[in-house]
Amino acid sequence: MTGEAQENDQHMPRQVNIEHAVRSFGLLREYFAGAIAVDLDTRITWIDKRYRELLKLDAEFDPIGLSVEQVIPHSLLRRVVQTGRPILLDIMDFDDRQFVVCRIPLKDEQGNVEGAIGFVFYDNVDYLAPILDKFAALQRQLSRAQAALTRERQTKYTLSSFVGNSGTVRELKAMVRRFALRDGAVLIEGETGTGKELLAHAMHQQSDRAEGPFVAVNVAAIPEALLEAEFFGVAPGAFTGADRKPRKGKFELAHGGTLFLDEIGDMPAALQAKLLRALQEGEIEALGSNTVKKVDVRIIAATSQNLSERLADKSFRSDLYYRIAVLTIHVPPLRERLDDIEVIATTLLEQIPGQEGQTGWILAADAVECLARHDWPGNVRELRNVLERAAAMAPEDSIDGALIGRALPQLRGRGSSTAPGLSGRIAEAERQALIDAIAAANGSKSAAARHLGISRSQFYEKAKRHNL
Ligand SMILES: Nc1ncnc2c1ncn2[C@@H]1O[C@H](COP(=O)(O)OP(=O)(O)OP(=O)(O)O)[C@@H](O)[C@H]1O
Repeated sequence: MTGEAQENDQHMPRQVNIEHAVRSFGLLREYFAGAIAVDLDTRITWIDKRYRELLKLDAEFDPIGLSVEQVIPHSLLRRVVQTGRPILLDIMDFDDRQFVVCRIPLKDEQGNVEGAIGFVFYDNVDYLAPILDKFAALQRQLSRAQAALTRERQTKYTLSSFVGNSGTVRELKAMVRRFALRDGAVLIEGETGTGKELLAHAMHQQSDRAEGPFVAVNVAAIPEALLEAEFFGVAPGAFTGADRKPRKGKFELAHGGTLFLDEIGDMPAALQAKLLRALQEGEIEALGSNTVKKVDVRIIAATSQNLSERLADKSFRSDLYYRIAVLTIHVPPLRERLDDIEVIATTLLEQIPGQEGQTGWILAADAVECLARHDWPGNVRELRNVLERAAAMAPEDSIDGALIGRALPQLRGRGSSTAPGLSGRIAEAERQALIDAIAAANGSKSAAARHLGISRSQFYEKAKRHNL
């Protein structure tokens, strides 16, 4: 027998089988809107006229012999052929429509799979309507949630959002650009409000991971007991009781992108060990799970504490430090780049809404001088707050030195005959207590919180409110 004859011979029974199968389904014809058959290689061997019309195929177009996915991209007939198992009811996307489909393997007498057949049911079948409606509603919900998540995870800032032209800032930006292209962990050091998070966003956005997610976690702001779940997630059935739902951790959410760990110095010792392991192995284990998952995440950590002191007193692990401080960036405090204060203030004022009909704020020269005399412990965040206060007090569109003087925290109330009311005094006392506790704890927020008898997250929230 020639090779060709042999091939035809092998082909014959298969073809006969498919036709036989289609004939056997003839009875069902009135219940379905189209059918298609494929061979063992998932190439189309037959398609009925109604399915062609449903797919809007041109009259001259011949799909026979093509891979099924070339004609129906979301077809799962390949899976049916590979597994030999049917998919009896499914909803398949085709362009912007959904088809209710049924897929069945075709087998020879010995039970060997030799192809598959797929049916599309009429979408006006009454009993399918509730399923289709539910599916469509869920799909709408899902796409809204996905769009919101993508918006949330996209980088909010680019390098140009970090305002400043001084030599220091130009060098800083050059360093961020260089580091962005390397994939190692980065540690950004700098006082609170200097723009560390903004730079982390910018670095992600400049890196090869820009298309991936940017996920930020503020270690100091999350209660200690919840940190592990927040980082590594919760496996299904890990807890009984209220919090039973499985949840992805920030590590997994950042897969393919960047995980920004703010205030890493506040990480409790037990979690430091787990984080180190995750970084070394490139895998994580969710709470209550006994399997590990591979993750591909770039870490950018930030700290406003002096981590070398924390290394010395052993409250921060040196092996973790060297793992995350592969590349380090120091962001200088605002008082060391006063050349930039005018351009930063002007940019921030552009973001503060003016009064009705006003085109923009004018920053007077004596206001800039006044700003340059302040030492800005809360850095750019504090500058923004002061400008917002000054703008709220401004009788017109100009902000002058006197207004800034009134808006600056330590000058507020000075020279005024009225003493602050009770709430002002309580706030002042609270601020002082926080300052004393931070000083006594050498900058460690966890220790300061313990000293004051409040939780770390409460402490963090208060410190932020007082611009500390
Ligand atoms: N150079 C800058 N130009 C413009 N805006 C800035 C600049 N630096 C900081 N900001 C703004 O100041 C605010 C504080 O910045 P950011 O949150 O990045 O600081 P941080 O160092 O991460 O603070 P923390 O340590 O308290 O988390 C943000 O609103 C940010 O947009």
